[in-house]
Amino acid sequence: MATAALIDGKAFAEDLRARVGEAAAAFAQATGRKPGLAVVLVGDDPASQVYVGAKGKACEAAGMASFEHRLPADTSEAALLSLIERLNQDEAVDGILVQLPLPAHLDEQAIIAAINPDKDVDGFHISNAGRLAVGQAGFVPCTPLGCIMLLKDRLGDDLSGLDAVVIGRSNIVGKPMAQLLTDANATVTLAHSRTKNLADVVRRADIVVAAVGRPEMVRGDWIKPGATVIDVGINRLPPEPGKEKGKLVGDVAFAEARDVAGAITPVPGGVGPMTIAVLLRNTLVAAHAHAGQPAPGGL
Ligand SMILES: Nc1nc(=O)c2c([nH]1)NC[C@@H]1CN(c3ccc(C(=O)N[C@@H](CCC(=O)O)C(=O)O)cc3)C=[N+]21
Repeated sequence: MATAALIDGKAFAEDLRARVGEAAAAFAQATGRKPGLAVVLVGDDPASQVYVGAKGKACEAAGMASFEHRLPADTSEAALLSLIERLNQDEAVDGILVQLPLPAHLDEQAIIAAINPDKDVDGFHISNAGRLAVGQAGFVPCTPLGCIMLLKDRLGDDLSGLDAVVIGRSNIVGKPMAQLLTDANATVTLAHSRTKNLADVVRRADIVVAAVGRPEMVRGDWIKPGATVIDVGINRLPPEPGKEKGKLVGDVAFAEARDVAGAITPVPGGVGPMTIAVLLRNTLVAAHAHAGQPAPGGL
């Protein structure tokens, strides 16, 4: 089998960001203000600091306003809820993202439930989860929406007749991913840690989406020849001797899978950049709804 085509999420994300940037400029022309995203980070987890910084920069590069709120690790639930209430009321804020995971003393479900669903650009609020489940318009979580965009770009909008296996049943990736694939007419299996004979289940799949958070768990001999493989995992391996940082790898053993698959996303440079681009896209959509403007097309 020839080497798989690389699905260049980074390039796709750059293109999406450019289109969002143009639409954001038109929005600013029409309304006299930029679309605005508030990002809330509680605590000082270094990886989260990096992601939050990247989101702020991406916003500004797309002509959006970024409002960062960095709170100490011991912030009380009442203080966080009162910040969210203030952001819900703030006319300059179209989207609100509370970086997860939160410190253990904070109840994630209660915090997310406090966000106005119309500003929930992460798509984590139960109203948005429910809208996705029943086919109503709402915000879809950024990572699975980015994955379905990559899949449709490659395979077309209609996935009729294709078998898709999603590995991982999280509320943030696996479950919404299975719903989006179902909506696109794929025949979907949602596999997880209790699935029997996972390798055999994956071997049937024309589309594999791996979102388990276990480095290189999906092996090359699990992949059906020609399948399209979307690797959501971003795992940092322990550093090799003499190195400061370990290598970033996905949930798929990339070098093995590349020899079998028809197309595969790399890590880094695959799904990760799509997540941020879709966040900007969702913020732009939120801004239009908030301002009573018609939804931007083609995004
Ligand atoms: N409320 C909330 N919403 C999120 O969307 C959210 C979150 N919390 N918590 C943390 C995760 C993680 N996340 C990533 C986004 C982009 C990359 C990304 O762009 N990664 C690059 C490289 C990263 C690197 O080099 O370290 C890539 O895969 O090519 C990764 C991870 C969003 N998250």
